[in-house]
Amino acid sequence: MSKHEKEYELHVFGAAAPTDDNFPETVGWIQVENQAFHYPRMTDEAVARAAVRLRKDNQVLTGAYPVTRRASSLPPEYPVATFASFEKTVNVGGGRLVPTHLISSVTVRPTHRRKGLLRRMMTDSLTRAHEAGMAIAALTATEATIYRRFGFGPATWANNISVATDARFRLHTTPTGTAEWVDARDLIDIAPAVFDRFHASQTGSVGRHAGIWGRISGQADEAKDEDRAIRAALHYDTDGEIDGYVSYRFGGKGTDARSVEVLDLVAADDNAYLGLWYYLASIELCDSVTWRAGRLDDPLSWALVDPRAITVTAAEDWVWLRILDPIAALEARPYVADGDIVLRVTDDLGFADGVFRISVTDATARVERDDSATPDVELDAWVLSSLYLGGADPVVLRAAGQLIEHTDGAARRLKALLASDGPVYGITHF
Ligand SMILES: CC(=O)SCCNC(=O)CCNC(=O)[C@H](O)C(C)(C)COP(=O)(O)OP(=O)(O)OC[C@H]1O[C@@H](n2cnc3c(N)ncnc32)[C@H](O)[C@@H]1OP(=O)(O)O
Repeated sequence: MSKHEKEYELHVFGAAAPTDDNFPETVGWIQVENQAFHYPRMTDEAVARAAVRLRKDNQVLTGAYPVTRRASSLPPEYPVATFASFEKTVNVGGGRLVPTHLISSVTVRPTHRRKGLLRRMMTDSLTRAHEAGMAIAALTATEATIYRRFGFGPATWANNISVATDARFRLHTTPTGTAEWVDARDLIDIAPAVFDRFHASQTGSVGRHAGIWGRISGQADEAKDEDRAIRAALHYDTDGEIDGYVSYRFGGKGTDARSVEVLDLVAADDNAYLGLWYYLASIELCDSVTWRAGRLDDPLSWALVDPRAITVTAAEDWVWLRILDPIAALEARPYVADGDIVLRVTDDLGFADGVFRISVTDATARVERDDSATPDVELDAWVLSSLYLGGADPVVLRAAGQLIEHTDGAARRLKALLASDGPVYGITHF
């Protein structure tokens, strides 16, 4: 127990509606989270919109409140720390969507930091998720140094890319189908179904929260007014069905940049993905397109006559996973190779601790806990969480000293066993 434990009470609650008696608690939570992430103070209308968004996803909010409040500080219903969780699915391969405990909105006021509030809220939330039978938790992180201690490991990544769309942009073959402009505001209705097709087919994809659709279609949200600079196009397959969309903003007006920034690019299949790039490259008065969520294994670079038209400007860890139940998690994903291995997992928080035997036959794993078995490999819960989808390489983690081999060649065996059915990637930030 932290020596500061008695100084704060935690309240766990669902976001209230403006007509509810307890709405002030929701208002305080929203305003504090907003300030911690450096957004301007919200209007009453913006707070009400944020509450609607939180309610749509059934977000469970935690607020920490000091037992003794300083006079003249913010009102008592404004917490000193915020934390939210909600449930969406993660595609763990083969189109299998596993319910996942998503964590977001983690903030602690600077005046109350490093007193164990994050640790307390996190432990509390993960314990509730574990007790509810959730096999995995996930988050996207502001800093890469915070969450390993809680058993989270980076499991998907993205490249920030800049693509030259001047004369250098030429594809070996022209994608089929067509693209057409759409009023960006219409994406609010069109985009979720396209995303669902992407989500069902892409290993590593995470289901999206309600706030994303307004953001990519330019609607006013808690952070900003309506963004009329956002434009959009749809991609249609040869049967005239919508199979992709892109929303973007021209960034060069009044500057020399002549660049378009992609806000969201979602394709139901590979042809639509290249078709949307073909569209972006056809935008006039523009020489380059930037995107924060580019793929590490990008088909575009193989489709381009000049792959150097793509510049990777930065690489980001994207989704961090946390295995809460190794047996359920490892049995939930598909496998491309048969084999068996024994893992010793260490976990400070206890959820994944133990020795586990994984036996894969016919693409299906049977996982048993057997603490008397001799392990082939020893690793921490965060490392297993990074390896889970097949996007990280056990051999590299061994080289980094983060995975101990007790049997010669065990890291290679684990690599073959956990190999994914395709590139691991996602486009949801939360
Ligand atoms: C999923 C998301 O929402 S990502 C968003 C994360 N939030 C932010 O970036 C907003 C700005 N930062 C903050 O609000 C706070 O500083 C937080 C939430 C990062 C940390 O909150 P605190 O209450 O100070 O953390 P707490 O005291 O519980 O520390 C827990 C542990 O994490 C460590 N820690 C806390 N913050 C950081 C950090 N930024 N980098 C590295 N380690 C950290 C502490 O040293 C402590 O380590 P230990 O328990 O192993 O000794």
